[in-house]
Amino acid sequence: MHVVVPFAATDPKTRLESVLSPTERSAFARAMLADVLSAIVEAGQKPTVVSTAPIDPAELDLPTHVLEAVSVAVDDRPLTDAVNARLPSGEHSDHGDEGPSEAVAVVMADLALAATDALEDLFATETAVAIAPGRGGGTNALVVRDPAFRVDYHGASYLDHREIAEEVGASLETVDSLRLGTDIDEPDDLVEVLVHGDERARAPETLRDLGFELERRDGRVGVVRCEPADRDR
Ligand SMILES: Nc1nc2c(ncn2[C@@H]2O[C@H](COP(=O)(O)OP(=O)(O)OP(=O)(O)O)[C@@H](O)[C@H]2O)c(=O)[nH]1
Ligand SMILES: C[C@H](OP(=O)(O)O)C(=O)O
Repeated sequence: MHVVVPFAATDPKTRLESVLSPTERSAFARAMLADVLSAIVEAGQKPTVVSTAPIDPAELDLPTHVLEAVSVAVDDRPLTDAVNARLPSGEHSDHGDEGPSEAVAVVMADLALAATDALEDLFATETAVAIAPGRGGGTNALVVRDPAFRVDYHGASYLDHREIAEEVGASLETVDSLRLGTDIDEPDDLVEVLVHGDERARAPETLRDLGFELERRDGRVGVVRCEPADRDR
């Protein structure tokens, strides 16, 4: 199976700009990418990062066996076009690019909780299309085995992808997973990283290093960011 990880390398995670500076957003986006790549490699796959600009995987601080399994393709087309160019090709294809004939998985780089067993379950599906939706209706991860299927990201893309699968007569399975269903887009999502993130993962470590910690208030839990002076006490 080909596994593609789209990555917006320049000015990523703009919806977090109220809580993270541009440099911090870049570091956090790369930390999530590193966690996603590690989980994919542990699931036995060799991911290709489809990045909007050149990135050096050696700078992601990956274990050697993960680094050796990762490749990068630079593609500055919009997300939907860059992904469609890599889906299985066939006689129904209406674009000029030649995709592979085998199954292709697309796993977003902002799935900070991505875990190997959840990815193995996704990769083991047998339907023509399998989707792990995100909260809010996005398409966090999917597997495409039907050359007639094409993606159309943004908005409630999960619903759009269900419709597209139906239009082309592709069987579809929805994979219900907290670990694949949690993409980190908005400040409120950061709590998920600190509550559910693996102790050894890069994304929670990056947030903790930036001073974020859990705060329980009014019977709920949120995140607060401590000033460096407070952290040293
Ligand atoms: N290759 C490629 N990847 C993209 C592009 N836009 C977003 N991505 C990636 O697709 C996934 C989902 O995108 P978003 O959640 O919108 O991430 P983002 O663009 O960094 O965040 P926002 O700026 O807040 O929209 C993430 O893995 C992004 O890195 C693009 O134009 N090309
Ligand atoms: C790319 C987009 O991601 P979101 O904006 O939902 O994170 C989608 O899943 O269609």
